[in-house]
Amino acid sequence: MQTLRETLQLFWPVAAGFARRRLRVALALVTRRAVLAPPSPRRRGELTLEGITFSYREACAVLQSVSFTVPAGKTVAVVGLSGAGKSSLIRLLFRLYEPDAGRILLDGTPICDLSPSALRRAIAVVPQDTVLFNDTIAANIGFGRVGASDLEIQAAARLANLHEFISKLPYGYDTVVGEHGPKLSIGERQRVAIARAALKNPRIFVIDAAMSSLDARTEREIQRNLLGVSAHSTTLVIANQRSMVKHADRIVVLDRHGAVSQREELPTSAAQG
Ligand SMILES: Nc1ncnc2c1ncn2[C@@H]1O[C@H](COP(=O)(O)OP(=O)(O)OP(=O)(O)O)[C@@H](O)[C@H]1O
Repeated sequence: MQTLRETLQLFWPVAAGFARRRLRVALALVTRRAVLAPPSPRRRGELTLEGITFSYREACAVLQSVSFTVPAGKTVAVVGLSGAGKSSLIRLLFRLYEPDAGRILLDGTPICDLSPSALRRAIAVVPQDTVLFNDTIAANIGFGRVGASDLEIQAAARLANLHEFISKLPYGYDTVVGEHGPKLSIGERQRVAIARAALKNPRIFVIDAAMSSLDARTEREIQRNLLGVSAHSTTLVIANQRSMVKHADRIVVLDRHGAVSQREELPTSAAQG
């Protein structure tokens, strides 16, 4: 009967050869992957709407053949009367609804091909009205990016001009806000939204800037904060005030003619109009 040692000696060359072959195949795969893998994507943020037609109900188009591009790093303002479909555009961007025709592309990729988490990571929205959770103000800002450190949260708060206000709260960043804590004004809530968006550092900022409920001074301050935070990012501003629009590189006007059509203006002509 063969001893264990003899058995091993017999099978060792076969086993070693097999292991060597496996190693070679694995190395070849890794090398090929390294060569074929696309370089890590550059931060761009070009947003394109191609012939977007959309209706909530049949035969009642809200948006009709809307096409425009927000080039990477630029700001485009979308303006229009109440009911023109501005908010609907944002809903389509987040895929809360699908267009009846046309498509939306992010850096050339149709957003319907992106995973929900990839889409959420890429776009941050500063809404008209910000929802606050019954939690600390730090957690409310940190909601912008799970896992953000205290220092990052504070940096975002500074960018949104909120740090000084938070420092004066009874427990600073640990103060619970929302239903069971101090109520924040609309302006302060909007700053929380700006800080959240800044923390996310998205490829695209969407700013729903219909701030009719703010007084002129707060509105100006908020606009300054928004412009500071989104200065180097692609920004889509949904606006109904000239002051936001005048900072845009381009303006898209949604008109209401039963259905909605679209025209583009230069910022200067819109600011004068
Ligand atoms: N969930 C919905 N179901 C059906 N119709 C809707 C829905 N949401 C909006 N609409 C209709 O779609 C049209 C466009 O609405 P949308 O909210 O996009 O306009 P808007 O330009 O953002 O208006 P505002 O400036 O007043 O916020 C309106 O006629 C509105 O009544």
